[in-house]
Amino acid sequence: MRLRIQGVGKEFAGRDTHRSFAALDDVNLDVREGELLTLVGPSGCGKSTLLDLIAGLAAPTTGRILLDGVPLDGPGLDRGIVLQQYALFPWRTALSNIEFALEGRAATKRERAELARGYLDLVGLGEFGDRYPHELSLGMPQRVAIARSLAADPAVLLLDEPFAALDAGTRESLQVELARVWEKTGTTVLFATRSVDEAVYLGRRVAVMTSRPGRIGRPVEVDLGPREGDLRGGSRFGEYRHEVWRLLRSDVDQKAPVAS
Ligand SMILES: Nc1ncnc2c1ncn2[C@@H]1O[C@H](COP(=O)(O)OP(=O)(O)OP(=O)(O)O)[C@@H](O)[C@H]1O
Repeated sequence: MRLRIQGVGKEFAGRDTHRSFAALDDVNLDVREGELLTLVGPSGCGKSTLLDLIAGLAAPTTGRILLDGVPLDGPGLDRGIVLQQYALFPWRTALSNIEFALEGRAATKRERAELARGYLDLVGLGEFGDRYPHELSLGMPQRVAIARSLAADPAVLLLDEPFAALDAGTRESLQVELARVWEKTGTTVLFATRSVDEAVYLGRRVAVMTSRPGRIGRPVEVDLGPREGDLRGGSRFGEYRHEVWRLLRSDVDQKAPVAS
């Protein structure tokens, strides 16, 4: 499904003043059907605010958001969201967490268990279905959280810095895993991150968000083919990384005080 963000602004009430503060201003972005688009920007630029608006958890102050041409009106099962702090039910096993997302989709318990097993296999955790969240390690809970969101069969999957809390090695292997899952499912994905590397590795297009207020320029097309092998060490990866870094940097330069 195609997601269109049109002239979106979001203002919050200032903490100590009567003046409002613009977290987002005139944000325009199209996420194409079946594409994995990454949104990269510094801390506080408004990535989570934008994802919350798309999830329908808050309403934009100006502009509108459309899913296949239909304006959004609140939250819906057509949008799944995975956050940095995964939110699995601690009293349910990995399999049962996924089954929960299938309650609206599969009529019988048996059907749900079968489908849930398929999603666990998809994220490479077929053998861990009986484990409880506290028994899972090294990024496994995030993989279950992704499987659970996919199980609800959302039109758009929103990922808000899902790997930010992980160590570097685990983070890289989850990126590889997500790239593989996305290639297999073709789900429309919007992935927010602060990491330029992560944005370039995962994104078929990378949208750079600048801050105060958050704005998005024209996304960079990343033509690196399937994400396999030592892609990150290659010169083309380095070129894309530099281009995205330069776009982020130009925002910092504009805002930095002039050096004397
Ligand atoms: N409910 C709120 N009320 C007031 N200000 C808010 C609210 N939510 C976010 N903000 C402010 O809006 C700006 C954007 O915040 P947001 O969390 O969207 O940024 P972010 O890019 O996701 O940051 P990070 O990468 O650190 O998660 C920040 O200045 C933040 O303090």
